[in-house]
Amino acid sequence: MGDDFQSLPVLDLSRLETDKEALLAELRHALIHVGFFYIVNHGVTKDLMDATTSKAIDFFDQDLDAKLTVDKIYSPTFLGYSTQGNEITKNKKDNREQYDFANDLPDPWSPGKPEFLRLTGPNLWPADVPGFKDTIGSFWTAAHGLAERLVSLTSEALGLGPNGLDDYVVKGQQHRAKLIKYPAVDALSPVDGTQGVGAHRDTANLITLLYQANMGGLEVQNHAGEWINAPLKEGAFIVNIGTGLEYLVHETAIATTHRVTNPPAGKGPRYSIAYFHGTRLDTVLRPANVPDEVLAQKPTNVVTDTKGFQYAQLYAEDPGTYALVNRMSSHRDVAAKFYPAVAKAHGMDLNIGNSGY
Ligand SMILES: O=C(O)CCC(=O)C(=O)O
Ligand SMILES: [Fe+2]
Repeated sequence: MGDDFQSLPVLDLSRLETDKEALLAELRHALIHVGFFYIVNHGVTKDLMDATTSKAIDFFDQDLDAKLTVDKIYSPTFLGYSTQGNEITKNKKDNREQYDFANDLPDPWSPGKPEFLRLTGPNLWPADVPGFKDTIGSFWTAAHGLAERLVSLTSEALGLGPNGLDDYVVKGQQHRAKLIKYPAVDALSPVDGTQGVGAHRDTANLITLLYQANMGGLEVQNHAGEWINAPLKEGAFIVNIGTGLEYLVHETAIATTHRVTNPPAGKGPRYSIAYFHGTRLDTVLRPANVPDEVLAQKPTNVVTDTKGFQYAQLYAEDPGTYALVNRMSSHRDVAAKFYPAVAKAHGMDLNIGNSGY
């Protein structure tokens, strides 16, 4: 066994009322040295998460034709359904189906305005899943509220005060989320392999909230390079850091590499739900003034399978275009339909697979 983390820390948010300073110290350690942690007593009810899981299952249980009526190909905002095996990570197919959604906002773009404005827009709601929109909307609202609390605590834990990260997010902006289904290997053909999602870091967001609905399967790479299981913890969310926060706090919160392997034969599909709290897209982003005593705690020698991230040089100067080209890279079919000129300007080949990470 290596000398880096062998399990993810568990943070109990109810301790905010009793011993906040100790909780903030644990959070600081988790941010700087792990990049992943469970949270319990977070205030999002098990009933809401059970209801959300049940709507996810209802959605994915529909016929393929019904799911294709809300395919991402109809959304310049890259919201809606992606079929099994539609995305590639590390040159291998990801064996998962996904439904992307967000807070429902109108499309603010019109010809002549910057193209990245089209990353904001309405959901593609399925017509035949009763109660889907209400339940999924309630989940989004709860996850958004929790993410705002966690960003404020993160800011405090890194010595920036509770509002130190506020200017990186616009109130009312769009934040994306998704429902994910990973088939068990006996529902796949042998050529599909067992990659649910390949090794990656979450790109450009501040934090991710992840809910493993019915089984584990997430693996996190510790900073010695070993893969650590993150088992299902009943009712808990897993929080991880995106490359956006990592950049904005001078790598004192670390965007750790992770992956998912498809469930073993006989286990049935795995469902997970992810919420990505983003940064603003409309202005240049400069890192915050993290105090020296926090900067001094930064780890050295972090081993990862995933170096850098695509188009990273664009992120600070033009986060909107950065976010757009990243989405386009993951969904080149959508890019070919709505953004051929942007693809050309950034030298993106639209005739190869959908590779984002
Ligand atoms: O499904 C999971 O547990 C992880 C998903 C994930 O890492 C992602 O979609 O970025
Ligand atoms: Fe991820």
